[in-house]
Amino acid sequence: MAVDAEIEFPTIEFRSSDLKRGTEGWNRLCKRVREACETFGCFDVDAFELLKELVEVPVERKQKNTSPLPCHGWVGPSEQVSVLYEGFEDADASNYDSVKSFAQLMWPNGHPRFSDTIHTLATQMEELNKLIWLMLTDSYGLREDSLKMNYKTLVRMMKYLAPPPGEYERGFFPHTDKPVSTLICEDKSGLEIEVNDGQWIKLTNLSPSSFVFIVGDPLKAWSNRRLKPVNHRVMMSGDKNRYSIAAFVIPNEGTIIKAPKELIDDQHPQLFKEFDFMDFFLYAISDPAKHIDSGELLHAYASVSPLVSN
Ligand SMILES: O=C(O)CCC(=O)C(=O)O
Ligand SMILES: [Fe+2]
Repeated sequence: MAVDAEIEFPTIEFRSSDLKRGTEGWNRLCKRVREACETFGCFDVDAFELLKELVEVPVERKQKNTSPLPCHGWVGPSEQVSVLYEGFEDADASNYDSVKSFAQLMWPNGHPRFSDTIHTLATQMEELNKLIWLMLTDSYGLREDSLKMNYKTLVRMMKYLAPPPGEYERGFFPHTDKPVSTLICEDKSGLEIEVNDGQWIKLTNLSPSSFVFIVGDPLKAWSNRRLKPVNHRVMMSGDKNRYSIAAFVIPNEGTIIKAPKELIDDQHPQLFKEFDFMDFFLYAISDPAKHIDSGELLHAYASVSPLVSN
């Protein structure tokens, strides 16, 4: 059947201001969603189009995206990460003011559509993360508050250039995540995970509206080594650029990572000392030479016994 270029596929913006039930904006949104579902049976919430706009801002503005954390904020193409990589960051993206300030740095007159979309996406990713944590505590038969902490959702917005024709090139080096957990969405495949020692699989056919949940090193310590922080990387091939958005859980200062007592017994002796998240995070990120780490840093930092291996 011929493709009809005349028909416009519905893209609906979920503005945070419209997500309050009962408001006029909410009613308008409900109508659009219902119509899209009745007419097309599907619709698209597109944040990647906005990322394409973001990467076009002049480099002097990108450089204003700084962070008190070492190696954070805007990171341009480099040998250290990859010449194909570029990443922006909002340290508290489920907070509207933070996203608005970010947008004002990038576009002097602000960009309400960008702020609304990224804030809404971050808020939804935060909710999804909470739901997954709840599923974890439930499945271990733990109380909900066994894995509950105050945290910020740090969002990184990334672009990876297509490699030279025919090449299969590194977009992001192999590593385990140091935040507690991560959710990633991508517009094109590229994310790979290590399943066995040295065996990598590409996560293919992910839809841009699906999310990959990644267990970070602190969850391994929290679960007394039941949960596995996955070693992952980005590899680029083909002729299209790739865009991805990652939401990282960064607990507030003073948060202690500690296995609940129910996960420690004679058969499961305590494997990690309790530790302050931010101390571990700073230990792991302060030296770029440590970034290519597949979980060894957690062991060096918090293992009860030096004999515990990955
Ligand atoms: O871009 C991606 O899909 C992954 C990026 C990543 O793993 C990270 O920033 O920790
Ligand atoms: Fe990662």
